[in-house]
Amino acid sequence: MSSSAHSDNSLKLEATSVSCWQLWQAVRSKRPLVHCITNFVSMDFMANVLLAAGCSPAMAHSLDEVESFVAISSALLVNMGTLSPEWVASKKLAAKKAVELGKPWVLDPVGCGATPVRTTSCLELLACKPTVVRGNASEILALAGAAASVKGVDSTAISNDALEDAKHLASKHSCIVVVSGAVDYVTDGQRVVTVRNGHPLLTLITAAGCSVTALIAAFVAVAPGQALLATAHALAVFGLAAEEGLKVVPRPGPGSLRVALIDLLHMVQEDTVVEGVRVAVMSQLS
Ligand SMILES: Nc1ncnc2c1ncn2[C@@H]1O[C@H](COP(=O)(O)OP(=O)(O)O)[C@@H](O)[C@H]1O
Ligand SMILES: Cc1ncsc1CCOP(=O)(O)O
Ligand SMILES: [Mg+2]
Repeated sequence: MSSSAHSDNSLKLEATSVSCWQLWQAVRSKRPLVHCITNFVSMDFMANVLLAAGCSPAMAHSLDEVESFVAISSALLVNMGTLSPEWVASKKLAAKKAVELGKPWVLDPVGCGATPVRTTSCLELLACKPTVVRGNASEILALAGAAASVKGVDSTAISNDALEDAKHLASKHSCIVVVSGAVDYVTDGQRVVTVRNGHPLLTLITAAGCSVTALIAAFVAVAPGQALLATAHALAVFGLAAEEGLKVVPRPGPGSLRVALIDLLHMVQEDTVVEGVRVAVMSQLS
C-alpha cells in the first residue's frame, strides 16, 4: 500500500478506516434520497445496492419531472448507459438544476468513446459541472480525448493507463474523477487516492460500475466539502462487500456475488470495515 509524501496530509492512513465506517453510518442515519437517471440494465440492481447500503433510491427520468425531483433529493446520479435524445435532455436539465441548488451530482459516462453520439453527449454532461465522474479506464480516456479503444461499455485498458488523463480532467473541470478497475484511482487533479478493495468477478456482473457510481452519490451527499474522501470510501465499501460476500457463498460465481454483495452491504459489521478497507493516499501536490 502506498503512503503519503507529505506530513500534513489530510487523508492520514491510520484514520482512513475509521472515517469510512463513520461516513457509512452517516449515510445510514441520514438515508439520503438519491435521484437516479440511469439505464434500463442497471435500474433494479442499482436501487437494491442503494437500499442495502442504507439509502433511499428513486429512478425518475421524465423531462417534465426531473427538476422537481432534484429539488427533493440529496444527490443526483446521471448515467449514460442506454441514452436517447429525450433522456439526454432530461439529464442536462437535472444536472443544471442540481448545480443551481448546490446539490452534488455524479456522472457515469457509460460507453464513452463507443459511438460519436455517446461521446458528444458525455462531453455535454461533463460541461454541466459534475461533482464526481466515475468511469472505467476506456471511458475516462475517451472523455479526456485520448486515443482509446473501447469495447461497448467494457474497458480494454487498465485503470493505471488512464490516471494521468483523469488528473487532467479533474483539474480542467474542477471535479473529482475516478478511474475504476482492479485498483480504483480517485483524484481531484492534485491528490490521488487509491482503493484496493473489490474482486475481479465484479467485471462479470452487469451494472456493478453503475451501482458503485450511485453509491458515490450517496456518500458525497452526506459529506459536504469532502467529495474526494467520500468517493474513495464509497468505492471501498462496495468492493469490501463484494470481497466479504464471496467468502460466504457456497459457489463463488457472478450470480451468487450479485446477491451476496447486496446482503453484505446490508449486514457488514464495523470491525470488518475497519480492518478491510484499503484506501491510501498515493500522491498530493503541495
Ligand atoms: N479486477 C478487479 N479487481 C477488483 N475489483 C474490480 C476489478 N475490476 C473492477 N473492479 C471493481 O468493480 C467495480 C466496477 O468497476 P469497473 O468494472 O471498472 O466499471 P464498469 O462496470 O463501469 O466497467 C468497481 O468497484 C471496481 O473497483
Ligand atoms: C450492458 C449495458 N449496456 C448498456 S448500459 C449497460 C450496463 C453497464 O453497466 P456497467 O458499466 O456498470 O458494467
Ligand atoms: Mg460502466
